[in-house]
Amino acid sequence: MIADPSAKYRGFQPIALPDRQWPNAVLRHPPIWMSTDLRDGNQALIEPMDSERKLAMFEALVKIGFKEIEVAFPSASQTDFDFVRKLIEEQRIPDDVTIEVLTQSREDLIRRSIESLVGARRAIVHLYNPIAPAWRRIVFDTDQAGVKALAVSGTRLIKQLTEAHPETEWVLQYSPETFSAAEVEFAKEVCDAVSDVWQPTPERKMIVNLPATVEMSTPNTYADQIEWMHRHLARRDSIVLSVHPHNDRGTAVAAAELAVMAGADRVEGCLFGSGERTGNVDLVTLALNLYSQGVHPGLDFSDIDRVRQVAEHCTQLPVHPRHPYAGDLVFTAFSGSHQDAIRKGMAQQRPDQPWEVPYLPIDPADVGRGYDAVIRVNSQSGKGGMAYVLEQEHGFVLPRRMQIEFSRVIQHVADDTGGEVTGSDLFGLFRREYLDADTPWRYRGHRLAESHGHADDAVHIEVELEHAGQVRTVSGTGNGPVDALVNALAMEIEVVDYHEHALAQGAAAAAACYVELRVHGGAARFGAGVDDNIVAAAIKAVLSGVNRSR
Ligand SMILES: CC(=O)SCCNC(=O)CCNC(=O)[C@H](O)C(C)(C)COP(=O)(O)OP(=O)(O)OC[C@H]1O[C@@H](n2cnc3c(N)ncnc32)[C@H](O)[C@@H]1OP(=O)(O)O
Ligand SMILES: CC(C)C(=O)C(=O)O
Repeated sequence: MIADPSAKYRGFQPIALPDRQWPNAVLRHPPIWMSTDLRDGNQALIEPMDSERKLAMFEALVKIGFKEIEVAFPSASQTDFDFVRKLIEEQRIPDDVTIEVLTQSREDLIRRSIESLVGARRAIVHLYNPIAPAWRRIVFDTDQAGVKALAVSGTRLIKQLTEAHPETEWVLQYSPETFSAAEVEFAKEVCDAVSDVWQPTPERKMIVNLPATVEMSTPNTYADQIEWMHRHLARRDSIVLSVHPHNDRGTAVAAAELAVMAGADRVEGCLFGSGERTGNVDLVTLALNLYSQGVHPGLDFSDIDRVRQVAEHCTQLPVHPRHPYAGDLVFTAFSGSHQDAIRKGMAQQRPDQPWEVPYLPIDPADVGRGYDAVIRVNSQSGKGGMAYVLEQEHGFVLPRRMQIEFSRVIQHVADDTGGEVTGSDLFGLFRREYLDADTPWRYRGHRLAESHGHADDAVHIEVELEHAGQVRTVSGTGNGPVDALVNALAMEIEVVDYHEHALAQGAAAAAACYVELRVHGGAARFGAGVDDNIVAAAIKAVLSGVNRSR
């Protein structure tokens, strides 16, 4: 990097729009969506999609609910041309879906593009040419008049060729490519010249698409450009105003949202932000951002993992694990305080109440994700996370102080390994620490006699134990099985806390029992026991606590 970047790079000059209205707008309904996965997405792939992949992507897009899909650049390759023909000839395009193709403003390319669409019920012909100063000078060696003439001549030819096929409902889309880097007054002049030729009406609109071909500046500057065009374009009531943001600065989503606030009716982009360089705007994020505000986007991402699989198969590019809404890790918390808040939020969330789980902008279930991976445990985790996983995956609901005690064990292991402690690791450690703590005292069996409803209610217990390899029987009386056992063991044991619960639904469910004991006045320690018999579970828990207190 150079010490003074201003010697090499010029800052973007925003347009003057002091009375801009877009900051006050609120998004209350979705824009018209157009997927260009099969065109802008495809042209940026290391290996462009073959026919099988194109079809898989097309079908996935239709299933999601896209009504406008740019399917090809038919004059670019035989594969693209044949794909358009296949869709039309095999009648694969649903009645409510319109396909779109892109062409440069060159006669042979336009002719080939229209040829590819013959027989379509409805089709969008998308014409583009770059209009910004650097492209005029560097790429085309021409001036504003030359650029405008190219747009106009292309439109005239499209009009002439499409009029020869009245069986198709034709829609023109014009993109002043590199709009984001161009003078707005000139962009308007070119777009107006194109609409002069096409003569759209409110009933038969044309699409004017204003691309951020290269993202030039902060998204508010793009919003200003869009609002200016929205206010100044001729025949605005006959135009669908569209935007096509790229993500060079990483702010395409914000740019698209602000552009819709500024007057755009339609957004073009790709699933998961596929596309040239840093990609087109990500339509999944845009749609689910709307959803998270209570606005249905009109696109269905109920099975986001399936959509991701299709996209990854078709593009051969992985979706990042932290990709908004879709990444493997986006509904997962590793850190203790987040886990604690999520666990409390999940416990308090009611199905008929607005979603309010801290740190989770939407309910993972709405996009087909389970709750199992919401909390994962490593050295950054706290007791809440560990307790959540143990409960969700193995059914153990540890009392609060036991969570604190056991989380020290987990923290130790996580620090030592430096990695994740999975649900089965946690259960293994819980078993080792509590359920298998059976030396020196080990339970073998018991007999219980109790009287109930009398003044001298009491429980008498006889327990067969193994102690250092020797079988022994001890017996005692108390006001409950735990009290009777403590008396039978003839040690100084204070029972500080006691909890039990069924491990699964149903009468035959095993019981889990947790006791906190202070043995011989030492530090309080927990013990745990599991058994089909609730008294046996309690005896095992007491013995586990005694064994752990040594
Ligand atoms: C921002 C975007 O995403 S725009 C879409 C870009 N997508 C693609 O380019 C993918 C498909 N493209 C292709 O396969 C090829 O470029 C083709 C088949 C269309 C054309 O290929 P070629 O004829 O070999 O030309 P090439 O791609 O090198 O085009 C450059 C020429 O087209 C001109 N050109 C570029 N864009 C346009 C346009 N929109 N309208 C008219 N002419 C244009 C250039 O000025 C250049 O002209 P020159 O040769 O006189 O200097
Ligand atoms: C053809 C246009 C819309 C384009 O892809 C771009 O400018 O990025």
